[in-house]
Amino acid sequence: MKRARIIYNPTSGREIFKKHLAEVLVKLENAGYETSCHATTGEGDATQAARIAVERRYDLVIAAGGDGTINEVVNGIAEQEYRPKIGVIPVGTTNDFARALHIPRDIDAAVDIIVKGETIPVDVGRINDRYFINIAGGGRMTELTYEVPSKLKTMLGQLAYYLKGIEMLPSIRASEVAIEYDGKLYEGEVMMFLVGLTNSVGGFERLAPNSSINDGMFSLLILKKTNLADFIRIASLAVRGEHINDPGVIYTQANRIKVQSKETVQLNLDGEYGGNLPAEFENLFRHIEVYVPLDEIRPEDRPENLELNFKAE
Ligand SMILES: Nc1ncnc2c1ncn2[C@@H]1O[C@H](COP(=O)(O)OP(=O)(O)OP(=O)(O)O)[C@@H](O)[C@H]1O
Repeated sequence: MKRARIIYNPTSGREIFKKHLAEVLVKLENAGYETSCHATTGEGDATQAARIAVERRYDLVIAAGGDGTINEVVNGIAEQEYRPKIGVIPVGTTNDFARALHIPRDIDAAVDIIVKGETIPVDVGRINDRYFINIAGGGRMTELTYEVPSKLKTMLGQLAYYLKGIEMLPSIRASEVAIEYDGKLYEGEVMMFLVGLTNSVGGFERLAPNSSINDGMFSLLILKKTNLADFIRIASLAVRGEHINDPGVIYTQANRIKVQSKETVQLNLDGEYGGNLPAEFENLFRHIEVYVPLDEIRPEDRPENLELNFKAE
C-alpha cells in the first residue's frame, strides 16, 4: 500500500479545504493510499512537515493551499535526495503554479488527477539556498504581493492584488541593478525583474509566454524604468502576451542569472518575501515530479517527449 501525506493550510483562500477533508481521505483510501494529514500552523511549518514526510519516506506529499503553501512544501523536499512525488490541491488566493500545470481548482477534480497517477518532472529554481517553483523577482513593483492584507485577500481574492497595485503605482521607484544572464549583462534602472519557471504569474497567463516547465531554462523579464503612462501601456499589452517585444522590456530565456544592486532591493519568491539582493538564480532541471492532467499538458512538456527534447539539445 502506498502512503500519502496531506499538508494543508487551513487558512488558505476561503478556508474551504477542511470541510472537504473527509471526502478527500475516502477517495485516496479507495485508490489504495494510506493517508495522513498535517494542518499547518504558520510560516515555515509546511516546509518542516514536508521534511518529516521525506524522512518517513512517504510515497507522495499532497500540498493543499495557495502558492505559498506549495512553495513551502517544495522547500522541504527540493533539498533532499529522496523526493516524494507532489500532488497539488489549489485552494489558495493565488494558484499560479496549479494554473500553469492545468490542475483544476475544484477539490474533487484535483484529487482525481492525483488518483489517476500521471506525473511530469518540473524544474525548480534555487536562489541563495531557497527554492521557488513559479516566479522570483525584485524591484518595488513586486513588493505589492505582500503588502496586501490577508483579510482583504480572503474577501476579494485576486482582485485585492490589483487594487493594491493601482494604489501603489504612482509611488513606485525604479532600482539600479546589474543583471548577468548566461554571459550577457544588463545594467540600468528597472521597475522590476522577474525570473519565471512557468508562464502564469499573478493571473497574467501570458507574462512569460515562451516558458516551458521542464526545459531547464528560466524566463527572464526585465521592465526598464518607465513613466506611468508607458507602464499602463505595457501592462495592457501583457494581458495578451504582447509586451515582450516592447522597447521598455527585455524578455529572454536563461539558465543562470545573477542580480546585484548597490541599493537594498527586496526579493520576492513565489509571492512571499525572500531576502534581499544579491542573488544568484540556478535552474534545477526536472527536479520534482508533480501529478498533472497529462492530456492538457503541451506535447513538448510530456514525459514521452522529454527524452526526445533532451537528445536534441
Ligand atoms: N495556521 C496558519 N495560520 C496562519 N497562517 C498560516 C497558517 N498556516 C500557514 N500559514 C501561512 O500562510 C501563508 C500563505 O498561504 P497560502 O499560499 O497557502 O494561501 P493564501 O494566502 O490563501 O494564498 P496566496 O499565498 O496564494 O495568496 C503560508 O506561507 C504560511 O506562512
